[in-house]
Amino acid sequence: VMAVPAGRSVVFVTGNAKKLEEVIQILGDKFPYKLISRKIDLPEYQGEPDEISIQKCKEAARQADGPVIVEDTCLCFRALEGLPGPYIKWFLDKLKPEGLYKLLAGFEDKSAWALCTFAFSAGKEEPVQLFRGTTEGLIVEPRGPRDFGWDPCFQPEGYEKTYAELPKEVKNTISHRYRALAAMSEHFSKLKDNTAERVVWGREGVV
Ligand SMILES: O=c1[nH]c(=O)c2ncn([C@@H]3O[C@H](COP(=O)(O)OP(=O)(O)OP(=O)(O)O)[C@@H](O)[C@H]3O)c2[nH]1
Ligand SMILES: [Mg+2]
Repeated sequence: VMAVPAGRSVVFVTGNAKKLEEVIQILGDKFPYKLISRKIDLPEYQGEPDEISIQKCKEAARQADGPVIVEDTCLCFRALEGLPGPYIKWFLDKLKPEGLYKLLAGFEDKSAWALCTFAFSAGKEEPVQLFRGTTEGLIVEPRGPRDFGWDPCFQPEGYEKTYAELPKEVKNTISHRYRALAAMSEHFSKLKDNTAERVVWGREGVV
């Protein structure tokens, strides 16, 4: 993502190319560490979003054996008490955006929130830190391009267009992912001049 001195890199572990694309677009040169991506299909854990992100990050740190970031995305329907939530991947895979909309046919409340959680660990023995971002919206009949998941059926609050219909530059300034990355970037830019923290990052050699 940006040129930085040796030792200040972190591996973003994801199997999802569209996620990676957005993370790079959103971060631009704002992130004080070099981001290296690695495609590993991590297990899809069950449970509450925080617990899933912690498990996922620990497994990534174990496999990468160094500083890692992972991300987990939930799409939560209010009428369904937050489900599908972390299981949205399987719901989307089987039902497609049309079916997600139809799931709410029996409910007046079409509201939903997209939740993105970034999890960071400095290494396999280190604790996991979480950074969350939420965007409220409505589940609507799918509209717009089909290139990313459930984007066609999620209309963010305050907009007449779905995520899929909105220009990328707009989605990337209001999205769940943008908000979570903003929280993470803010945290790390505060630390960037802290020598003690650099020692932690320096354990990883630049790949
Ligand atoms: O329309 C979308 N707009 C988004 O902004 C977005 N972010 C994630 N997703 C999809 O929601 C599920 C999350 O599951 P998920 O977090 O486990 O991701 P994943 O398994 O694809 O990748 P990863 O776990 O290897 O990082 C997967 O189906 C993703 O494709 C999105 N769909
Ligand atoms: Mg996954």
